[in-house]
Amino acid sequence: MVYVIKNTCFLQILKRKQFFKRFLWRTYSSDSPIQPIDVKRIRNFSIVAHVDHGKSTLADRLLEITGVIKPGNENAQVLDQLQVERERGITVKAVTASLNYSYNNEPYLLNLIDTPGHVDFSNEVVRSVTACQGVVLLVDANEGIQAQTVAVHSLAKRNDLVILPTLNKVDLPRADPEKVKNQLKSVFKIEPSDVLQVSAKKGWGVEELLKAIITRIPPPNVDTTDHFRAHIIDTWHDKYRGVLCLAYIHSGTLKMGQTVKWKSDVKQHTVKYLALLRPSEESITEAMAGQVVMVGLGTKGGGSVGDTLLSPEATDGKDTTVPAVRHMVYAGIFPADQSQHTQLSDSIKKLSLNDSAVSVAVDSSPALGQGWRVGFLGLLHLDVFTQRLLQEYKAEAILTAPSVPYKVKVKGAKIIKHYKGEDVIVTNPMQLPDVSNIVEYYEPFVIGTIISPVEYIGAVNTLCIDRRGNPLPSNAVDDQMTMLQYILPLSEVVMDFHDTLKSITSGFASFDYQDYGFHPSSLVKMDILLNGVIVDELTSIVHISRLEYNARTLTARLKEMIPRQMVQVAIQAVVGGKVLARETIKAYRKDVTAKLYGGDITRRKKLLKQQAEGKKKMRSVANIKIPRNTFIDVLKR
Ligand SMILES: Nc1nc2c(ncn2[C@@H]2O[C@H](COP(=O)(O)OP(=O)(O)OP(=O)(O)O)[C@@H](O)[C@H]2O)c(=O)[nH]1
Repeated sequence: MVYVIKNTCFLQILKRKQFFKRFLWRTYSSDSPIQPIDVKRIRNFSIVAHVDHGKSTLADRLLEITGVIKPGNENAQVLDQLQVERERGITVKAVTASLNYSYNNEPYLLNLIDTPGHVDFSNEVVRSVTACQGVVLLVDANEGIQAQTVAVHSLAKRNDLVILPTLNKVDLPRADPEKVKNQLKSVFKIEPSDVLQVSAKKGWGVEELLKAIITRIPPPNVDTTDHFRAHIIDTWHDKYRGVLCLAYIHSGTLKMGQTVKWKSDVKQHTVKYLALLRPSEESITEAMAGQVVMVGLGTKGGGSVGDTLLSPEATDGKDTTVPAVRHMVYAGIFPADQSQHTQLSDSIKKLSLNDSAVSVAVDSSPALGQGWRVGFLGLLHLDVFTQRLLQEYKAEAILTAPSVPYKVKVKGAKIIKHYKGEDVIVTNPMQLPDVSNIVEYYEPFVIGTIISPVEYIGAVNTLCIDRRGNPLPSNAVDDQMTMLQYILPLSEVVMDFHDTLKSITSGFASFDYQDYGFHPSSLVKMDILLNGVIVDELTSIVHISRLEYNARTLTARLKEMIPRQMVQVAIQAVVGGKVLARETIKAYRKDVTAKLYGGDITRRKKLLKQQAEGKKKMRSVANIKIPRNTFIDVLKR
């Protein structure tokens, strides 16, 4: 049995205040009005859709109908709580809400997981669905099937989830439900009679959807009598309570004060916080298999996404199903000033607990000092991460140009031993093994799905081929839209592919990609030399077909960015000892105070001080002073 608190109004008033959350836990855990519920009456589901098809708005309506929020605000977006989510109008974090709903006079507990729509946050979707038995596949009745609808549909299929196809925005005058139903039939073989219709904004059809969630999605198939075992689908950091985890309980029960352990560790911990998220916390004393709950083990308890929480008696049976994350882009993060290193380190640590999709490794550069090499799921993810660092942790950071990871196969027993294997993943071109030891280079590829109006197919094909794409068979969505698929190098996709696609199709095409792994590729290491000396930070890994272009543009940009010096500067782009491009910066004698000789002494001192400050921000290579920004900006497209 699970105990559910009935009264939610009081909690609503106090939600999101850390102090009150702690207070509430103490009061409610002892004498709250609680009501038992059977596992058969639990439904775990997620809303999945293409970006902007209305997931968060539908979630708001579900919260209203189940009494969590007051009706009347069409645009509340209650689950989008982060400042960055509200500013950008996108969901970044998956959020859970446990809802009470009565159907045929029986109480049900519906665990809704609101997921992000943007491709960069698809790992949040992938993680969320591991706790679900069904999904509401939401499709805009005006826009129809988009690239990400295809991606989330195949994710739901792969996870054997029940799919509730649902058309949203049927209130719009241009909505064409019949046309979109036909699209669903031709692309996914979904029968039109199975498709639900709602207007999340107006609340139309939402009661019917709730009924369908109860009648069509099965309850979780779990063993309540076995030892306790749960997998962690999300974590976040609380100033006072340490790491808090969102856990899906696979078997047994979990009680306040119970002893538990992590699968990855022998140390035992006590359950200090146990709550349902509605989405504000409501403390409970006990939870059981099939539920999605918040668990906290105190400041020293720890917890990370993908880990398993067990009762000490549980043997290491079935494994968790949280899939590993693959990082698509890496960038260096450095403090704006080395004195802020500790503060930035602390902020990155805390934010990466909340955003477990990032990978963080220590990095250093002669020009930028001590910092970190951070792996992201894409450029939007990178942007959001740095924005959150600034907004939520007040930590300002410098970011280097992002690059994709590469793989190389190395030879020689000593080298293989050094790299602990033949295959080496290179997340920073600076750390590429010596080219004489490299047998083969591999590049990451993706399968890109594009849904475009038929009149733009020619332009889209040209773009994909220009980006070194290989076409896969295409599919008609209907007589106006086509689905194209291409195998594309990730390096050609992450930077500006989406923007270019949008501009050549007047914003009508949509794009999504899935990982296609590493494949052999004709790559080379290109060095940049200043007066014959290699500048490590400017090394890049380039495809042969892009070599000449990159060599020319990089040297030309450097010529613009490096100020004239006392000596002549030769900038060379070199591959395997061969110079591909060269630029020269003429010598220039600079004396900032020359014009002031005989002038005011304080003015002279001020100028000399400014000059000295400027010099501190320079990195010196072969006696050439390079401004720090050069390393950050020159590799950006
Ligand atoms: N007319 C109309 N507009 C809707 C409806 N549902 C959502 N919208 C609007 O569509 C826009 C996107 O809605 P969201 O709920 O933010 O979409 P989302 O899928 O959560 O977006 P992401 O979280 O970024 O993926 C908002 O401007 C909503 O007001 C609807 O039923 N009718």
